[in-house]
Amino acid sequence: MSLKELQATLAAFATERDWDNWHTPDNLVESISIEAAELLKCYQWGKEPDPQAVREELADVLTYCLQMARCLVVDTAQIVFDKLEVTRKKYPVKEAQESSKSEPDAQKPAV
Ligand SMILES: Nc1ccn([C@H]2C[C@H](O)[C@@H](COP(=O)(O)OP(=O)(O)OP(=O)(O)O)O2)c(=O)n1
Repeated sequence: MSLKELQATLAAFATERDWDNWHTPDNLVESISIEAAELLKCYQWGKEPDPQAVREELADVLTYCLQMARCLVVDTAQIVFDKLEVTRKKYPVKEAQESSKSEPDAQKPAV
């Protein structure tokens, strides 16, 4: 399923529940922040996160992000790609590699 198809599916889900009037930019950005806090809670006190809970909270964050992008009528893939171009210039490969040597190894749990 493409990003646009996923956004259309989410829009239909909201429309059939009469939620469209609630899906305003301010409500959606609040919801992104609330769900991000719920995702953070999975890791609270250094506990071992429940992988299913992490997947669900991450899905909630992404869902509200996709809904907000649609609400603002912006092309989701394009804005991410455009920002990546900005970030590429901000962090040239050689400099980023050098600074990364002084940072602790990133842990990448498989969830
Ligand atoms: N007006 C709404 C309400 C919910 N959702 C969708 C987006 C999220 O994917 C999911 C969030 O549902 P909940 O608000 O029930 O949040 P949780 O699943 O985190 O439940 P809880 O807060 O009880 O843990 O529902 C939505 O699109 N629009």
